[in-house]
Amino acid sequence: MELDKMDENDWRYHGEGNKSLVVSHVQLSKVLRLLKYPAEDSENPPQTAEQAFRQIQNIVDFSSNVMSRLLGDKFIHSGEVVKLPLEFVRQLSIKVQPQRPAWRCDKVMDIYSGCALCLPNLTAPSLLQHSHTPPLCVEIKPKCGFLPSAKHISRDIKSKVCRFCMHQHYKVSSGRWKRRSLYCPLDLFSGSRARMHFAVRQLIEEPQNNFKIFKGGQCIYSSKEGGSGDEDSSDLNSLLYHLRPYFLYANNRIHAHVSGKAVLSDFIQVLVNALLNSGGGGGGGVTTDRREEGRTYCEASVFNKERSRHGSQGLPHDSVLSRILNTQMLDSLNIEGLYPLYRRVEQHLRDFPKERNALQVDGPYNEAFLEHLQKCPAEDDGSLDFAVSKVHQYRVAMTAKDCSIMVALVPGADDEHDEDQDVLCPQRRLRDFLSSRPPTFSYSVSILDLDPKPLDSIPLQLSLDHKIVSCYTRTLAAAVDRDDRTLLFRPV
Ligand SMILES: O=P(O)(O)O[C@@H]1[C@@H](OP(=O)(O)O)[C@H](OP(=O)(O)O)[C@H](O)[C@H](OP(=O)(O)O)[C@H]1OP(=O)(O)O
Ligand SMILES: Nc1ncnc2c1ncn2[C@@H]1O[C@H](COP(=O)(O)OP(=O)(O)OP(=O)(O)O)[C@@H](O)[C@H]1O
Repeated sequence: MELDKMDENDWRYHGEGNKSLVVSHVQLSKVLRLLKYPAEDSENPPQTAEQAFRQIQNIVDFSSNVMSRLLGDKFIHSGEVVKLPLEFVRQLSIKVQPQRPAWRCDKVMDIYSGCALCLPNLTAPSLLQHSHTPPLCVEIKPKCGFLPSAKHISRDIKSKVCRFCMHQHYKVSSGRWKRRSLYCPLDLFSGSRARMHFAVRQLIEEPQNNFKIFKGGQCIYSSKEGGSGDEDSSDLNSLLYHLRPYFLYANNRIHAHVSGKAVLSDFIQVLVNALLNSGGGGGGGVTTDRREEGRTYCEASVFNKERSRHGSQGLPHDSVLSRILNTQMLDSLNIEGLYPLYRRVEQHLRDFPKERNALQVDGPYNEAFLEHLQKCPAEDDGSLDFAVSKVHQYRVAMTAKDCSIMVALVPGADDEHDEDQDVLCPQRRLRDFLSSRPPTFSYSVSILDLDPKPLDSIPLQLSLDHKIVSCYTRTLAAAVDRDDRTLLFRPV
């Protein structure tokens, strides 16, 4: 890619989140991730080109020096900052505008700095392109997978119902989504195949911004509301049409009709396998067992509670979910327990504003930053140092609660059979065919969106926490009044 000869016709709209817009190259396996600004700032960009460059360099450093050490560098692609010709960026912005979902247009793409993050295109991985079949890539934004410890929370409900499930009520009541998702992150992070299968089924049912499927780099399934702009993108029949050819070999059905239910079930099984085996097979142990703490089951989950008590072995050590969960759990105090420590830091910065750099509040995100959060004393000794460590830990945990997982799946790779990588060779395909098992896939698992969360997001988190819990308790109280059994009593 020659940066001085960039042509907007070589790039197309790929997707966007709250903070960035992503375009993909039409031939190379590359994406550019550009910053976004509030639309009202479009005439006067809120930061200079140097500041934008620093912001993106901070993202690269945070990802490569901090998050990759906690999550495992095999999952991380930190990318590099690039300087693009301004005319290219302007033309690109005009080109992608019609494809952008209306609800994301309260922000505009940064056309002033010319800076972007260049990353491998994880939905069209070049490593897997030796296969004739386009890879299927599944993107999951799993959100927070544990309940806070009762010690630090003021509302008992927070130790019973997870934040995601409570947040769903708030999102629907505030008009963010039309329907509630019945996905519960605690099911996905449980390590129990049945619960994980159930969780993925709910993600397919109501993808919102938590689930997307790409085929050969193109989004084929996502939420219709706020989705990719493709009318059919959340149509289950259209998804089955795409998936069916990948699963014809399974379960002795080569010449028979394969039901949609069976195709979906095989697809979910393959995805769950990739999530559980993503650690590369080493160790084989299970992650910290949280069952004794009673923090692994959310009372709002629709998964049968009795069944969830059995068969949960925890997540395999080193699997992508285990790594993410352990990093999320660096939030050991919950926002309520953390807030007084944030205030301690904030007060200090008000008194000594020049210490912002020394405390690495806005970076640099280097070894020293990581060390500071890893060497946090166990007890609060009233010091600034303790408060800063805890705040750093909390911000890292926030990133892990908001990241996404990309699982790339390729069926029937022709080269050498690699048991660890779960590659499908012809003998294995025959074995699967005869033994009624779903076909095996080669896969690669990555984690994306590992941006540092700013210090100012902490008070916003506290205020959102209050809103979410209040909305949920009001909904619950209204359900008691109405004797609404669907909310009060879960199916058995
Ligand atoms: O607070 P949450 O849990 O709603 O997470 C926000 C996400 O909302 P979600 O609930 O996943 O739809 C939100 O996602 P959406 O814009 O809703 O797609 C962002 O990821 C936001 O991060 P940032 O402020 O852009 O860095 C996220 O904010 P942070 O809390 O991570 O700062
Ligand atoms: N390296 C990549 N390869 C392929 N697709 C990507 C890549 N990075 C991002 N994307 C796509 O672009 C979308 C938006 O990117 P991303 O989640 O990083 O944006 P964001 O603005 O940081 O999100 P958030 O709303 O969580 O703040 C992703 O959901 C994903 O589909």
